[in-house]
Amino acid sequence: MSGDLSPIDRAKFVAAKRATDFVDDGMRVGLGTGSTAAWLVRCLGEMVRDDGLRIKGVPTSTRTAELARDVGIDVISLDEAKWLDITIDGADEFDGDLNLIKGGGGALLQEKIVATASDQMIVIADAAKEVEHLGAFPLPVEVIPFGWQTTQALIEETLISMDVMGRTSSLRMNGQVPFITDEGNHILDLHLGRIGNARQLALVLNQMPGVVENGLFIDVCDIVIIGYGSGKVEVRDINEGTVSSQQIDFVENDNLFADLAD
Ligand SMILES: O=C[C@H](O)[C@H](O)[C@H](O)COP(=O)(O)O
Repeated sequence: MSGDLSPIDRAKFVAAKRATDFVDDGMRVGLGTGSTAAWLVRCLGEMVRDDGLRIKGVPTSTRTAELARDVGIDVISLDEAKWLDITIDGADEFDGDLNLIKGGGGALLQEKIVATASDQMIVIADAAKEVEHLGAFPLPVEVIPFGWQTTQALIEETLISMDVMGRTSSLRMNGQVPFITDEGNHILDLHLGRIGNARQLALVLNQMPGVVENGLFIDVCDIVIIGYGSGKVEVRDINEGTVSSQQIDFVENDNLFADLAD
């Protein structure tokens, strides 16, 4: 069964599987969104069912909430949890300082709120997500639908004076209609190429009227767990650098792969 998975899915799976080592009984856990975070939710679901793990999960999107309930995780809202022990989520890019671009799936707003309300944030990612400079992945910016074209023009004008290569942006679409986030907003994807000063750009974007949040996560992530198609998985800590490297056995986890195929 595991042999049916692509190398990229194997990499995502091993990162997610390793991240479950950081989840203890009784924890309130922020559950990220996206294909890598979905692996985590499935792995945690298996631990809830088979090992009696008791956790409360706070999902970062309606998609994740549905999946978490499906696999048997006790789902609560952030307001019920108030504060979280840990959040585990995917990312579109991460750099050497563990700063991130997120929001490829449009869930950046809830993801940032949840991650920021956590003692610890762990990113799980395949090795292709690592970059020297953030920005090759288009930077998602969540904007209010009212006057979005004016907001877009303001953003593009501001980018001219910033340390970025590209200055164009596009409205994210869902087929023929604009993509709508869980909060009822639109997403503008900024095609920047390379962001020089990500910290400054994140602040400037959030000061603009019409902008709700941007996909730059600066000083939010504590640990990145990097998965490889070979089954190798590496844990990188913001303070200590690479702290462990190990191999995850695909055969042992065949039941999870079988779930995926169902
Ligand atoms: O809005 C989506 C999230 O930020 C995802 O965590 C991010 O796009 C990574 O997704 P994936 O794990 O599918 O590459």
